Amino acid sequence: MNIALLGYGRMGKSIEAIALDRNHNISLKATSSTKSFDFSKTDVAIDFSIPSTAVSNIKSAIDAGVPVISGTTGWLEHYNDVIEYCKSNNGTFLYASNFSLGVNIFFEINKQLSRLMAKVEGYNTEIEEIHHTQKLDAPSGTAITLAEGIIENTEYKSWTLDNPKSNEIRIEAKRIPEVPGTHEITYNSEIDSISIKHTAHSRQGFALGAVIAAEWIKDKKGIFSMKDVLNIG
Ligand SMILES: NC(=O)c1ccc[n+]([C@@H]2O[C@H](COP(=O)([O-])OP(=O)(O)OC[C@H]3O[C@@H](n4cnc5c(N)ncnc54)[C@H](O)[C@@H]3O)[C@@H](O)[C@H]2O)c1
Ligand SMILES: O=C(O)C1=N[C@H](C(=O)O)CCC1
Repeated sequence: MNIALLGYGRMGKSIEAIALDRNHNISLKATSSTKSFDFSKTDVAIDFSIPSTAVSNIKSAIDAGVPVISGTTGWLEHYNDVIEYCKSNNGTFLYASNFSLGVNIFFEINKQLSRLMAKVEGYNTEIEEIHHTQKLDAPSGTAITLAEGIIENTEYKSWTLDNPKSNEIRIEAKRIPEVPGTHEITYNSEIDSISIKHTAHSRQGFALGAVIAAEWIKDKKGIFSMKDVLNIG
C-alpha cells in the first residue's frame, strides 16, 4: 500500500518506520514547506500535523478521493464540519485522539468504571495527563476523549482545566520533557481513591495503531473510528 504522510515530524517519522517494516511504501512526506500535495500514487493518507492545518489536509485528501485518517489533536471544534464535508463528497475518514491499541482498551475500561462509579455517592473525578513540552494543545485529545466517556455515563456535564464546578471534571495538563503520553483517572472520596492509568513508553504504539487503521480503511467508504478497526466496545 502507498501511504501519504501529511506531517513528517515525530509521529510522521515513527509511522514511516512501522509502515516500511510492514512492507508499505511512502508516497508523500508533507511538511509545513510542502506547497501542494500530489496524491496520484497514494492509497491512504495519514495526517499527523498541527491543529491549524489538520482540517485543510484532511479535506485535500477527501478532494483527491483518498481515504484519510487523522491523529492530529486540537482541531475538534471543526470535527462536524469535516464529517459533513466527507459525507457530501462520498469520502472516507477516521479520526482518533489516540491510535494506541492499549489506550483504545483503556477508553473502554474508563467507560465501564464510570458506569460503576455512577452507582455510588461521594466520589470526585479528576483526569491528569502528562506530555512532552513540545505539545501545542492542552488538554490532550486523549484526555478529552476520556472526559467524554465519563460524561456519557455520569452526572458530569463538561470538563475544565480550571477550578471545577460540581458538574465539571477537572483535567490537569502537565508538560514534562520527553514524556510520550500518560493519562490517569482518579475517583477520590474521603474514604478512599480509585485510579486507572495508561503510560505510553514511546510513540511506537500510536504509530502502529495508525498503520493498522490505514491498512483496515484502504478500500472502505464512510466515517469510522478505532472501535470499528479493533471491533471493540
Ligand atoms: N492520535 C494519536 O495517537 C497521536 C499520537 C501522537 C501525537 N498526536 C498528535 O499528532 C500531531 C503531530 O504530533 P508530532 O509529535 O508528530 O508533531 P511534530 O511537531 O513533530 O510534527 C508536526 C509536523 O506537521 C508538519 N506540518 C505543519 N504544517 C503542515 C502543513 N500545512 N501540511 C503538512 N504538514 C505540516 C510539520 O512540518 C511537522 O512535520 C499533534 O497534534 C499531536 O497531538 C496524536
Ligand atoms: O504527543 C502528543 O502530542 C500526543 N497527542 C495525543 C493527544 O493529544 O492525546 C496522543 C498522545 C500523544
